[in-house]
Amino acid sequence: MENGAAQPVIVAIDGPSGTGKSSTSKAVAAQLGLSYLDTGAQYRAITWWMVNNGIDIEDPSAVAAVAGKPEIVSGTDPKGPTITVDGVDVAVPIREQDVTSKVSAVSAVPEVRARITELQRTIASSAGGGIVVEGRDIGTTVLPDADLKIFLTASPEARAARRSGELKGADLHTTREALIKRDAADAGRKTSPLAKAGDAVEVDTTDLTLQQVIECVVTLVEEKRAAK
Ligand SMILES: Nc1ncnc2c1ncn2[C@@H]1O[C@H](COP(=O)(O)OP(=O)(O)O)[C@@H](O)[C@H]1O
Ligand SMILES: Nc1ccn([C@H]2C[C@H](O)[C@@H](COP(=O)(O)OP(=O)(O)O)O2)c(=O)n1
Repeated sequence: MENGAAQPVIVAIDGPSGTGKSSTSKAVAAQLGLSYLDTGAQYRAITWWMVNNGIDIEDPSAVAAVAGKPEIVSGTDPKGPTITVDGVDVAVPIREQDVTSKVSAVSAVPEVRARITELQRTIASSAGGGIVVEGRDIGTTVLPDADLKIFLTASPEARAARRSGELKGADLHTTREALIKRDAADAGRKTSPLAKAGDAVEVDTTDLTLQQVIECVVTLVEEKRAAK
């Protein structure tokens, strides 16, 4: 661009748990002055609401019937992302084990996905300067016209080691098994499963530091911006 102003750019980052989506997306967005949306946090938030309201999450029709009820609001500043449900800050409780173990079942319900997908598209289209959106189906379903699509991968061992490093004292084997189970549920569901878009750039982060992954994605975004 001749006047040097950065072009708005929409970046989709997908991949399984522990591949570095959140850390990479936040850092890239902060570095490039973009907004940031953690779509996993939205699925966690609606799951938290279901649990808190006594909804039987094993019953998809019960989940579907109330999918439109909670008001979920995401703050998209990469330096301080926020998430509220009906005005309550749920950033901490949505990371608890109970929500983690139930989120795949809730997010497999088509009515939940339709509701959250609509929210995500509204947020992305109103982010004036551009946005990094991370999740499982962003490049395939939510934003199929994104300027850049990245699919992060890493070995189950590396991902489990990263996750158990976060969950103080968590057993590596148990963490690995839980993570593989959640991946299988997310990749195996009928409605917009975890999948790499045909035009996504795959980055295997197993042997890369977080800083290397961030640099790689920043370079890819800058190349896209320059070509716009
Ligand atoms: N390339 C990497 N090397 C080592 N640790 C990493 C790397 N990428 C991310 N991490 C760490 O792994 C953990 C999970 O990363 P996160 O970004 O939450 O992954 P995801 O959003 O894909 O589940 C975090 O503690 C993060 O700091
Ligand atoms: N776009 C998305 C994002 C997340 N989900 C679901 C499936 C995931 O297991 C959960 C939680 O996602 P989250 O990104 O918070 O998961 P991790 O950080 O990898 O533990 O939400 C989804 O179905 N679609």
